[in-house]
Amino acid sequence: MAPPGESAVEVADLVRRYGPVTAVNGLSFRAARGAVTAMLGPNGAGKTTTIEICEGFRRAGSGLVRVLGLDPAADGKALKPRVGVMPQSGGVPGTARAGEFLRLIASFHSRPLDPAALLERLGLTGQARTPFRRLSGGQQQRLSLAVALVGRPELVFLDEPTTGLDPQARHSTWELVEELRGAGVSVVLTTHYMEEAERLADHVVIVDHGTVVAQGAPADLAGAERQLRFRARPGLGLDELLSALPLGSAAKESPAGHYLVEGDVRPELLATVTAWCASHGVMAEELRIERRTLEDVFLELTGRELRS
Ligand SMILES: Nc1ncnc2c1ncn2[C@@H]1O[C@H](COP(=O)(O)OP(=O)(O)OP(=O)(O)O)[C@@H](O)[C@H]1O
Repeated sequence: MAPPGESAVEVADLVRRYGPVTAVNGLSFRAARGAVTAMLGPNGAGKTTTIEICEGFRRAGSGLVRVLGLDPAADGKALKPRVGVMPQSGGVPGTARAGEFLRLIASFHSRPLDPAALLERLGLTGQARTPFRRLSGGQQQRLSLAVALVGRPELVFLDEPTTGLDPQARHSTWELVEELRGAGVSVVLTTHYMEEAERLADHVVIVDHGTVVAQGAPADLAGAERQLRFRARPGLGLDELLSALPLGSAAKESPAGHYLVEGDVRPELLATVTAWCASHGVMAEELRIERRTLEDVFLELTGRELRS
């Protein structure tokens, strides 16, 4: 058992190249024990490569990786019973029947969860005899999750656990992750859904081009700043609106007819915007004040959208 207080995962200056492609480029983060850590970034950011190095499935080029205090490249045997893995590709042979495969994995562990109860919990009881390749995408995801959890791991790696799931299945996966955290399990997941990171993670590591561009608690990353949004007819004269706003404010239209005002959003600023709209015969529809999201943070840091 690793000493209390030690990180579940520690990665420092990790580099991994595939020929000319630098997939991971000096990436560092720590995942605390008993917490949910989310690596958030667009496709190709290097999340899977990083997580697979932590899982011991790929080798680091250089840098330090410690999982539960051990080196996954050298201590795979010691880590295997303590770590659950849900790979992006499912990781279950296509012909394996859901129930049989889960029982087989359970048999490798000394104190497994009851496979039938786990299938029930994940809504897969009706599919227990179905081969993996005949399950729907969402059912395959849930079976992979069951495989990751059946050994009662101390730490689980979930690579894009809800990609492609419908909203209901996504919510039940989120509940399960919350239960794991409640039970003291450390969770490291990757996602390109900012709602997922915001909802689940104690600590978010924002990754782009193989490196960490920001990390922290979701609320700290998004900050206390507010922004004002409204819809109106396209092509409003924003330069003129801007000259009426306090210095340091910003206003933009993107996409057409969707307006965003950023800055020190106080009652006076709201009054200025609505008065300006009124004096120009503009009906500001769906006017709202909201906090920045991780999507906004990502856009600001990288100039690109997460989902791009
Ligand atoms: N085995 C490989 N051989 C060559 N290039 C690879 C290999 N695996 C990944 N890459 C490249 O490394 C980069 C990072 O890929 P990676 O899968 O780690 O990113 P990711 O953030 O997990 O993206 P996704 O969300 O699409 O899985 C990409 O440019 C990818 O094309």
